[in-house]
Formats: sequence, structure tokens, C-alpha cells
Amino acid sequence: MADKEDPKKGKRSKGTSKEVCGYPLSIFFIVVNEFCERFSYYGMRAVLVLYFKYFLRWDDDLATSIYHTFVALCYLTPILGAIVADSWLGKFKTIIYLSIVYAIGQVAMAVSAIHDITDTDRDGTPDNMTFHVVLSMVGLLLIALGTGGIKPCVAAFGGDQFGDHQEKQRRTFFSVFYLCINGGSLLSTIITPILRAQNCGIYSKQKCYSLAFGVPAALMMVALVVFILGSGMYYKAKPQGNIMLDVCKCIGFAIKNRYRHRGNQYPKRKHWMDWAEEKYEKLLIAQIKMVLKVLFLYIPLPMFWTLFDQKGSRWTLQATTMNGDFGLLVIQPDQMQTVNPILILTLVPVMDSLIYPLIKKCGLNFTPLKRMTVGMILAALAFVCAAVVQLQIDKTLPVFPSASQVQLKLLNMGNKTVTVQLQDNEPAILAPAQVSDEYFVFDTDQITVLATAGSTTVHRGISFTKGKRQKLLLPLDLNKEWVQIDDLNSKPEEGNNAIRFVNGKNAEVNVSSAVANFGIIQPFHYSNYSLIKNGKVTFNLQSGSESCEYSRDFGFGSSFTFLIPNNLTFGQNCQEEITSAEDIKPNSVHMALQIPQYFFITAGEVMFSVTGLEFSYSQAPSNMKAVLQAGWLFTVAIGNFIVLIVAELAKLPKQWAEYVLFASLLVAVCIIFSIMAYFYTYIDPAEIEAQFKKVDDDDEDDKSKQQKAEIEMVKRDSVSSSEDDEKSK
Ligand SMILES: N[C@@H](Cc1ccc(O)cc1)C(=O)NCC(=O)O
Repeated sequence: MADKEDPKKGKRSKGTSKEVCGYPLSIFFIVVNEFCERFSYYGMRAVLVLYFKYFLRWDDDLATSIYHTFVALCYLTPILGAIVADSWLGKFKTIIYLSIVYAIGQVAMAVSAIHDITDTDRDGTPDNMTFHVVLSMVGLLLIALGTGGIKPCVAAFGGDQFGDHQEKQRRTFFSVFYLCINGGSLLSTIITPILRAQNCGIYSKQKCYSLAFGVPAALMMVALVVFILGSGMYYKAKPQGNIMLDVCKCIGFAIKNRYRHRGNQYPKRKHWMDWAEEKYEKLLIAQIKMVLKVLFLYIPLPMFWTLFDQKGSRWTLQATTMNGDFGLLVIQPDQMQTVNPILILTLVPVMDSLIYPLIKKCGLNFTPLKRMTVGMILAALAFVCAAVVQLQIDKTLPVFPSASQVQLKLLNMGNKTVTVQLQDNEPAILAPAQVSDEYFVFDTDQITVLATAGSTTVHRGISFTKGKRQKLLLPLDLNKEWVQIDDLNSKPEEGNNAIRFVNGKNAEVNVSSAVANFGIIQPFHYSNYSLIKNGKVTFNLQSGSESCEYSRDFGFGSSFTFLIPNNLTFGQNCQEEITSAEDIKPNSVHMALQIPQYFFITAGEVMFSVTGLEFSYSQAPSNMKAVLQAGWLFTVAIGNFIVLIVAELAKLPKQWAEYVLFASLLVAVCIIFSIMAYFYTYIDPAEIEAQFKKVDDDDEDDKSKQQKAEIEMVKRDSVSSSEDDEKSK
């Protein structure tokens, strides 16, 4: 396919693409491609950790580190894609080839999640886990190569479709491009978790990860087909040889040459890159200067991503300690993240059509670098909001025992009132089937207990484990064994509720529900904890031929111990008879309080990221557009590494303090960035390149004129000498 280049200097045609409202039609295919690709990427990512945990059966730590390694890899591979595109294959072919790699990776993931492939004993679990692990790791590597590789090319390829006179349209294109990213990711993060929750399988039905990965794989194929369909309309800039190698060699030569001529006797040059002039073209040197100027400006940028990418980790963890009941809708902690793309979809049009024009009308020159600075400040503000919310949450969180403390609750399983004196505390009076309201706190692990029920008094010294919350179950007959059980020492994860039953009856009781099965509980024993989601749950209690029901509404993040009393009558329902001990209170701070922090971080993202994407394109020389896009994405990868380093080094005991630390770091970096931005002069790479080309052309013209003159002279000389010869003859 031939590249279409306008012979008129500086202006470029848009291939054979028709224009619609001043926009090349070809960009329609590019934005649809981006929509499908981001659907594919975010849809797969949304269920990845759960796939590691529940399908591959990895523990939390392994699942989390492989997940973050994968994400980091996705932002490191853009460099590879950009080099291949700018110096070898061109953006068009690079996008096609890497999209194929990407789609193969997605298919590999979908196949790796089919449990039936290795489920030889048909019990619903894979029998050859190595097969599934290897295939999914190969799949993820291919996806990281594909998604990262095409990422800088697609944005730059879209920018290429606009002529130099269409700067305004190109800016709008980058906004629409960002909208498509978020439209695709919003839809997929809603849809793939629903697909995952379905049951599917040939021999046995299991959670349908293969469908949750299969749909993103299909969308990636659609993305590829759509991109190919636009093929005849694209403007395809030619790759210009191994430009990266030339750049490295040129920089290396400039440094060496500068070092060789370091004495005072050598006149200074305007820029250190000018020391390459002896060997390299002025055009290449000018292009390298443009790139270095922008890359230098990128140095502080990773700090923005450090804060931004904590939405998915710290903020989701924060949401697990909050109440997600929105009345008609109950939001799970990880679903709060969808607030980001939803806000993007509203904020980008508002900014583009209202805020920016309004600022312009006020006579303010809101340059791209100023927008990015404001974006950083907004992100810092978001973290201040997160810190304030955290302080509210901390007030409601239970105080768990320190390493040297013991916390103890008493539970009376008998049918008489018991008076219990723990160490020197005031005596606690427990009616039958009653649990003490609060935990008693001790700084020792040896506690003396004096218990009296009726005429029986028992005095015991009991050892407890320091650093733990425990319950002491007082039996029907105080002279019998006193059971000690461990309570939870932390909030249940992901906003779940941890529930267990203690059987105070003389007979076995079977406790079951639609969401959890507690099994048969022996007399005066207890069940394990079961994690259940928020909402109403009805428990069925059965002992012999008798049964009854007990219903309870659960919020988020609570822990309860339910006591089946000794004298339970098993009427129609046991609603009034079951005793409950609220060991950990449900989350009371509402998730809606996270909306301001999401608003600020997303407004910051629109100002910083959408602008930065366009800035990286507009300030890059024509042959290094994709390379600068990759440089931009590289700042995201560095930002992610900083999260790990700062969190590890700072190790602040309070989460709110960590949020404030990150906000302060970003403000400090923002000040440095604004100083750097102040000294940055915007350039028009096409204009600069055209000037150099003109100088070269003029040189060429001069050279060819000179050559022609010389040839003429030689001709004339030879003619005159032959005339002389003739004459002399
Ligand atoms: N706003 C993000 C996309 C996003 C979507 C859903 C989430 O849960 C988190 C983030 C964005 O636009 N990122 C840029 C990109 O190229 O992906």
C-alpha cells in the first residue's frame, strides 16, 4: 500500500479518506478499534486476580504480585512497539501484527480457563494445573506484548491522519479517543465479572472464566477486523530506517566529541547536541533536541501515576471498610472503580465544550503544560480527600489487641445466670445465653477467672494467647471444660461478613443457608467462620426431626457469633431465641464519601492525561511520534514502581498519613514541573523540519547549480580545446 504524501511542503493529505465535518473518515476506524481493544484489555484485567486465586488456586500474595508484574509489563512493551513502528514496519503494519499476537494471547487465556480440558476425573477441578498455569502465562506475555506494543502506535497513528492545518480537530480526536478508552473499559468491567459468575462446563459446571476471557478475545478480533477495514483510507507515514539506532549513535557522538573538545580554546556551542554537527545532519540533531526537551519534561510525571494507580489498590481496600448500600443499588468495593470511567465520560465533554472555552473567553492562555500542572494539583487534592475519609473510617474501626494484649469476651452457654470476675475487674453478670457486650482488655496472658452460677463457684487460672481476640465459652456445668475460641483479629476482607454459630444445646445442630453451610455442630461446640455478602440471609437450624429458621440482615465487614441457646424450642422460627454477639461492627462510613476523591482524581486525569497524550504527539518530530508516546507510557510504568518503593520505605502505621505523604510528594513534584514548564517553549516540529529540509534543498540546489556550472565549464573547456586542436591541425 503506497503512502500518500502531499507534494506541497508542510501539508499532508489524509490518504483517500473522505472528510466528515472536517474530520478524516479514517479516524472512525481507529476510535472503534481503540474501543474494542480497551474493552478486551480491561475486561480481561477485571477478572484476572480472581482467576489466579480461585481457578489456579494461588494465594493472595502470588496472585497480586503476578497481576502487578503483568500490568507493569504492559507499560514497558510500548517502547518495543514504538521502535518497531518508527524504524521498521511503520505504525500500520505494527498494529496489525501485534494485534494478531494480542488476540492469540486472549484466546490462550480463554482456553487456559476451560477446566474440562484436564479434568479427567470429572470432579470440576483441573487435574493438570501445570497446563493451565503455563498456557495462561504464555497468554499474558502475548497480551502484554500486544497491548503495550500497539498502544503508542494507535494514538500516534490517529494523530497522523490529520493535516498540519487540522490542529483543533486533532485535539478533539485525542479527547474522543480517551472517551472510547473509557467507554470500552466501563462496559467490559461491568460485563466480564457477570460472565465470570455464570456456571459453565461440559462435565461439570464451574465459574465461567473461559467466557469472561473469551468475550475479550472476540472483541480483540473485532478490533483487528475494524482496523483492517479502514486500511484503504489511512495516511501511512513511512518508517524512516532504524531511527532509534541513529539517535543513540548521534547522542553518543555528541557526548564524545564534546568531551574531546573540552578545553577553553574550543569555542562553545549553543547546545551540547550541536557537537554532533561534524558527523550528523542538522535535521536529525534538531529532531533529537525536540525529543530530549520533551523527555526532560517527563521526569517528574511518574509521580502523578503513582497516585493515580492507587485507585485500583489502596482505594479499593479503603472501600472494603465502607458501607456500599446505595438503597436501590448495592456497590461492591471493587465496583467503585467504575466511577472513574463514568466520570471521564461526563468530564471530557464538559471540559472540552465548556470549561476550556470559558477559560479562553476570560482571556487566559491555558496551555497544555498549565493544564497538566492543574491536573497534578487535583490529584494531590484527591489524596487529601482520601486521607479525610480514612480518618472518618479509623474512628469507626475496632481496636484490635496489640502484640502484648489479650482481648476477651465471655459467653454463657448455660441456662443459669453466671457472675464472672476476671482479674480485678468489676464482676460481669451474664444471663443465660448472653454474651458480654465489649471485649475485656488485659496486658497479661494469665488471667484468673472466678465464676458463680447458682451454688457452684469455680476459680481457675487460664492462659490466653497475647495479641489475640478470644471468647471464653462458659458451659452448662461450670465444673466442666471451659472452651476458648479465637475471634477474628482483622476486618473480614472485601466487605464480607464473617459468621459463625456456637451450639449451646445438648444435641447436634445442623446449620445451613443458601449462601453458606455451617454443617453439623456438636453440643457445646462451634462452627468455623463463613464469609457471606451483605443482604438478608435465612439460616435453617435442624436438630433431629426439629427445625426452625433464623433471618438476619447483614451490612459490610461485620463479624457475628450466633449462640444457639440451651433451651431452644425449635418453634416455627427461632428469631427471638438466637443470641447474637456483634464482634466486629459493620462498616458505617458510606462509600459515597469516596466520590469527591474519585471526582478530583478523574478531573486531574482529564487535565493531565488527555492533554499529555496530545502534547506528546504535537511536540514530537514526525519520525519519532510513536517513540514519544511510548516515553509517555513509560512514565506510567515508573509511577507503578514508585508506589511499591514509597509504600515499602515509608511504612507509615496510619493509612491517612500515607495518603498525605503521597499528596505532599505530588505537590513538591508539581512545583518542580511548573518551573520546568515555565521555561519550555512550544514548537511546531513540522515547521522546524520544513526549515531544515528547505536549507538542505537550497544546499542541494546550490550544489547542483555548481555541479552544472562545473560540467558546463568542463564541456566548454573540452569544446574549446578540441576547437584549438582543430585549429592547430
Ligand atoms: N481512566 C482510565 C481507564 C480506566 C477504566 C476503568 C478502570 O477501572 C480504571 C481505569 C484510562 O483512560 N486509562 C488510559 C488507557 O489508555 O487505558
